[in-house]
Amino acid sequence: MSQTRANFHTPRHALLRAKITRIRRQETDSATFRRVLAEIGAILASEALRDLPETTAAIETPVSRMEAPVLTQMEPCLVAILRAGLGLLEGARMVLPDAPVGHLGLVRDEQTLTPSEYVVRLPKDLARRGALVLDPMLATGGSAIQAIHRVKQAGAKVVRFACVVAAPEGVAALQAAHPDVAILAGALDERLNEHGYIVPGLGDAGDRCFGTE
Ligand SMILES: O=P(O)(O)OC[C@H]1O[C@H](OP(=O)(O)OP(=O)(O)O)[C@H](O)[C@@H]1O
Ligand SMILES: O=c1cc[nH]c(=O)[nH]1
Ligand SMILES: [Mg+2]
Repeated sequence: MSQTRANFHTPRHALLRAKITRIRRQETDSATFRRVLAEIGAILASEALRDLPETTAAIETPVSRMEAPVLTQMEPCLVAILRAGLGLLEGARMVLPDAPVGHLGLVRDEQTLTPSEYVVRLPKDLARRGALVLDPMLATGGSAIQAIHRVKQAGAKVVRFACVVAAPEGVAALQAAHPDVAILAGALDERLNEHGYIVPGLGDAGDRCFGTE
């Protein structure tokens, strides 16, 4: 079943769910994890942007003329939250090859679970394009909240957030902090554990993606 609450959506998509199961499995090695995470990134980016405004243009196919659908605006910027967001970004860029890319380096303190920022590199035309922020994990929500704050500070007026696995706690925190931001999650899990990890989740996405466990 797909679930939709205010500004929160999990798509009903069998292929997406099967790929998420693949990266949840603890026996999945880092190379496979990274490849499947990229495939998930392509699906999530397509789903998150499925309602981009369109119009038609007259084109010629090898066979005839036709009025064919085209986008009315430039592709939105993609913003990856490092490190794990880089895995999703790879696939999102396959479906949005012309989108500029921003990088936000954030890491959670393992004790306080508070994110600290170590890189901010954002494109200049965020105000005109809007942004799709990518991170596989929405746990306490602290990293996504801070990242979206930065993206808005840089001028973005329309912001969407896509993740692979979300905890209810993170969804609630993000909705409270940024009620205007549409959240797309591949799966909504049960809860956070005492270490701030999503249960059942998939472990540490950054470590699994980059082989640093
Ligand atoms: O919702 P939160 O409680 O903020 O947790 C989610 C964040 O934690 C992970 O990053 P991490 O800090 O482990 O950095 P990494 O990607 O470099 O491993 C994950 O990729 C998110 O960015
Ligand atoms: O479960 C979690 C929570 C935060 N960050 C991760 O990578 N995994
Ligand atoms: Mg990590």
